[in-house]
Amino acid sequence: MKLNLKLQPIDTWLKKTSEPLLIAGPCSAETEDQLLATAHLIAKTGKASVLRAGIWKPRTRPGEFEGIGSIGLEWLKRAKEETGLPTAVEVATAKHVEEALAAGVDILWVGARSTVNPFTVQEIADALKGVDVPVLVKNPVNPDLQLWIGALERINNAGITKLGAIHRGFSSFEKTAFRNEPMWEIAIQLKTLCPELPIINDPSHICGNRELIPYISQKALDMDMQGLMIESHLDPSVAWTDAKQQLTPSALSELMDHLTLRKPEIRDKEFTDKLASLRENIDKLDDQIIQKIAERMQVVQKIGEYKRDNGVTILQVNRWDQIMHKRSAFASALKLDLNFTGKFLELIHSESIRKQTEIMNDKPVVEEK
Ligand SMILES: O=C(O)C(=O)C[C@]1(C(=O)O)C=C[C@@H](O)C=C1
Repeated sequence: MKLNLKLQPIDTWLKKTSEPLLIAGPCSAETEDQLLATAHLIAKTGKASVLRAGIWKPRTRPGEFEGIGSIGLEWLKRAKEETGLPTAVEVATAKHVEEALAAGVDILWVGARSTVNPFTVQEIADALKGVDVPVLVKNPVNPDLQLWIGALERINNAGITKLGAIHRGFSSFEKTAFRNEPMWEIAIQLKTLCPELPIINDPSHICGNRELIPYISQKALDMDMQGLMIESHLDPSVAWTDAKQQLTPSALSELMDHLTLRKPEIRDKEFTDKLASLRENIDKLDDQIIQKIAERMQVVQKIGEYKRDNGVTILQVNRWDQIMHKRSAFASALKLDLNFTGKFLELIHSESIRKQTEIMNDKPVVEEK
């Protein structure tokens, strides 16, 4: 399945002043002075192509700072006049769209908390009908590719062809090093379904702290993302929102200097020949892996039938524990990553269980994720 979106290439609607594309600015517009000073410092780096600022902020709990509101749009207008940087804001209602457009905002984005709600996305899409403005759609808070696609389709169906996605990571119950798990595979799936759709990475929201931003920014570029959206504040220590994840404009500039830009492909014959020969090896090895997995599943089938005929349970926890330990030690000796090996073995075990459940029930099982 391919995703059919009517799109205009990003370089026709977003002028890049520097590589890679950078959208930068404070998490929230707080005061006119804060916004203007930050905008000037960002413009001075010469590395940002767009100035972002949150005007309306969706907060988890009431009583937190919910954004400065419409007055901030005036400040943003002034920042644009003074720095020449086009501007971008998040919109979550039809009223936000109308006000942002009336104030001459150049790019709108739909936030993660809006993307989860088709009613909200449709309201935004309806407000955009007949308007020619670029729109970026953040991934939904939860790891649901269909919701992300649905939001992109709704905006696209409203006639918006200057369209892009923003990968800001996904909320997870497990506490990890990241504020929002990157789950790159979801962004990769979107890219696979629609290679023409630009995806901009948002390291600030993925990381939730300054320290990890360089790592995620570099990884995003290596995942062939089309740009970065990074929060920057003239003095993050006093920021009203997301203080821990904002960078000063000079730290942002330094970060950009240290990123390595790589190309998705090169046309050099020697390089392509060598790559093709290495890929031939991969093709052969992948076939062998699949062949071996199929053989293993045939044995699993036999064991399943044997256990069924003798009234023995599918799960054999001691045997499984033994397999995990032995295989992990073997894999580790071969320098394979333990985390990867564990996930791979668990995947195989759950397939064995699925297969044997089918055998015990004598019919296909209900598909579980
Ligand atoms: O050894 C068994 O009893 C099996 O059914 C095989 C197998 C496996 O895939 O290795 C599958 C399920 C059990 O929990 C343990 C091991």
